[in-house]
Amino acid sequence: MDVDIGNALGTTPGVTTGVLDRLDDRVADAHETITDGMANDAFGYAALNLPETADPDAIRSAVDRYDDPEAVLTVGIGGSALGAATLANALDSEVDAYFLDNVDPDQARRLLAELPLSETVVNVVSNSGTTAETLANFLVVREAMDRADVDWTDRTFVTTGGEGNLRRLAEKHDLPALDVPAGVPGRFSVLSTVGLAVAALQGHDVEAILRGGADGRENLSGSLYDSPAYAYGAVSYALARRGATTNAMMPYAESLETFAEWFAQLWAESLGKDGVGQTPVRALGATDQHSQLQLYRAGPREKLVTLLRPRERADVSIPETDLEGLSYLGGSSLGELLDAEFEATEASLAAAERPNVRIEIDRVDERSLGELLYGMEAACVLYGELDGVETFTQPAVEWGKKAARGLLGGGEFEEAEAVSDKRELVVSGGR
Ligand SMILES: O=P(O)(O)OC[C@H]1O[C@](O)(CO)[C@@H](O)[C@@H]1O
Repeated sequence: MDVDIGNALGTTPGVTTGVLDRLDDRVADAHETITDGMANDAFGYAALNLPETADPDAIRSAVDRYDDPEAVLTVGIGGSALGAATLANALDSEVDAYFLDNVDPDQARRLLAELPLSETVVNVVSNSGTTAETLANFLVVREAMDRADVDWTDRTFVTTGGEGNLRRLAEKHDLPALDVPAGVPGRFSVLSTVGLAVAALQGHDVEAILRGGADGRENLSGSLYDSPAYAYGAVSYALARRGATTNAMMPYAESLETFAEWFAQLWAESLGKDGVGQTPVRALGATDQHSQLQLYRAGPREKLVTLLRPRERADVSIPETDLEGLSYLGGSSLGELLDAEFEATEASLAAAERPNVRIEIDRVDERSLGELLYGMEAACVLYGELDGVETFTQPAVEWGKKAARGLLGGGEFEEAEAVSDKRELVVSGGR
């Protein structure tokens, strides 16, 4: 993974080499804190040890019992789905991967109608083991399997931390259970059982993913000038402090679209604390050049645009044509066009003095993905250190969880009562 921060210099908002040099002293201190946390397997920092601590054999032995599944259905939300989905949507496999990561009745009905339930492995994932959406979806899936006369206990395994409801359910029905490693928050768990069980079921090279993570770890050092991940984290932080409070993550590969979703949770839930943070926006190149770029180039100067691409891709050539005005396309390829769009967009932002950073990986494969995911996690941890926030928790989400539970009679919560205090100013359409 290479990170080019050149287009963050001299832009508005922007940084200077002087700013980066001064910031680099703080990066050295932050790196010490991070490596201490890793050395002690401390909460959160333990995630950065996963390239060494994850156990591919244990993961495989948990999933090898399922002979030639046609599909794997992951029931989980947030960090319990996005990492696995990033790998599944980036890499090709004979085994189809589906994700039930919302409680939308239409989506659940359509998915369960489509799935070959008797040939599907169900992977229920919840770090806490208590998340309502995940447990509700699992009850719905279980019932659908019962109705289809499919023995769900035969086709279901769980991945969970702690001693929550999911653990008890697994023990009650003797389901295979993978542990979420201690000290690894959901959004930092892709290189653990949480992200790798589906990858193993789909036949991906789990060791290569972890080797990519190890490459990322090897690149961590006490200077942003030696560590691509820290360069990205430090520049994102410095730009946010100077007004770039939005970060548009724009991969130039459809196969990396879900990566942008994964990044959004990582960045938002880790760094959105105490009134600070940088709002991640999911974009896609070249598609969003035709929807968002106008704003990125000419709207409020409060954005960093992160342009991500693989250097190598399997290509499709554009046939020669004598159609007027199109001959310049003939004979080139979609990949060449996409790269031209990438470089042109990058230059167009620079010409408008809009900060942007280029991230390049070799290709979309297991090792490069492992390095990219690890790199973004390390960048996020560094940013959190520099901003002095508690990177590994997400206390602000608990209010809504209590309110929703209370509304469904799941307990007495003042938050639920507060829901009815809503201020109303309803404007209705004519019916
Ligand atoms: O894995 P769990 O405990 O079910 O949580 C799912 C997601 O919900 C959150 O706790 C936020 O509500 C995320 O941090 C987490 O990734």
